[in-house]
Amino acid sequence: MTLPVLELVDLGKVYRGRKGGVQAVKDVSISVGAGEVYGFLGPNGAGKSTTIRMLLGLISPSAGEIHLFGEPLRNNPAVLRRVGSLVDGGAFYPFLSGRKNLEVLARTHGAGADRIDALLEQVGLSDSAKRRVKGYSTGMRQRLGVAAALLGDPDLVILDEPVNGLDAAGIQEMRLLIRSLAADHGKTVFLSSHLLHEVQQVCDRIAIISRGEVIREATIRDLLAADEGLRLQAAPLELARSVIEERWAVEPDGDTILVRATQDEAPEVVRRLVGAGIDIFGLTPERRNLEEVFLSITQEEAADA
Ligand SMILES: Nc1ncnc2c1ncn2[C@@H]1O[C@H](COP(=O)(O)OP(=O)(O)OP(=O)(O)O)[C@@H](O)[C@H]1O
Repeated sequence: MTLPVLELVDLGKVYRGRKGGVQAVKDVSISVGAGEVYGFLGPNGAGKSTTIRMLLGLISPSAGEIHLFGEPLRNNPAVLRRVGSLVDGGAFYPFLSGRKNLEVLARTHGAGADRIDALLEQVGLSDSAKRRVKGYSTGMRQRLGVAAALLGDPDLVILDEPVNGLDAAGIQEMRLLIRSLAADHGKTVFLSSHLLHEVQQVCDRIAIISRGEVIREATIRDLLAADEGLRLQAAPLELARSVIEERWAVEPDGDTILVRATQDEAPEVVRRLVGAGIDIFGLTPERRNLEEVFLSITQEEAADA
């Protein structure tokens, strides 16, 4: 088995202040494999930025371990050479062109000067490379930020809220760019977001973080599949319900029932109902999107608290 590119083990952070401590991150353990696009998903204040700052070595953890490419980050900043990041949308000189900004960064970092044209092409900014960043849209700035993150040809790209503040077209461009980083350039991508819809479309796997703790980790596929169901309209409904309940969980909802069965099981649902003399008026697959799943998870959490 290949080593994970990124591994967090029982990671924790307490911010100490005059009035005591704030536990911003607690017992976070996740591992990200090579070539994955991994989403770190949670509402505002959940601890996403704190985690990202720790794994970029900007602040130190209060507990736990960070391993990058199988090596501990602690006392080993050299391992960060293989990491590129976009945090806070990237900071650029507004009166310099996109190209000049990348040249300045390449000089500061001592890497990437020879790759600037290719990077501008990769992020779709070749035509605007000579324009001042001042006139760039938010989406263009974010994409320039991604180009900057790629200057050192990193194996792991960390993007903090990469689609924040973008319009629909900008989101679409960023989504394609992120997917292509993994698919065409072999990068591993770790991104944070509070925009569930975006994460659903761009990530292979996600961790949902709430109040500093990971409350669920799953592939997008599994997460959605777990919440699949079949919406049934039948008569008599009560009889249908008791027949279904012999085999599957049900959620009655007005004059329909949500059967917690997969689409593959639909024929069997039908057979059982027809066998019991029940009339079926409709049976449609229903899939909650990640947003609803996420809301139900965070609401369950809040209710438990
Ligand atoms: N420097 C700091 N000092 C004290 N508390 C902090 C500091 N930075 C963050 N926090 C607190 O830690 C918790 C997690 O914040 P963090 O910024 O990591 O969350 P987030 O998920 O990135 O949210 P957002 O999307 O709003 O930035 C919050 O309660 C926040 O108020």
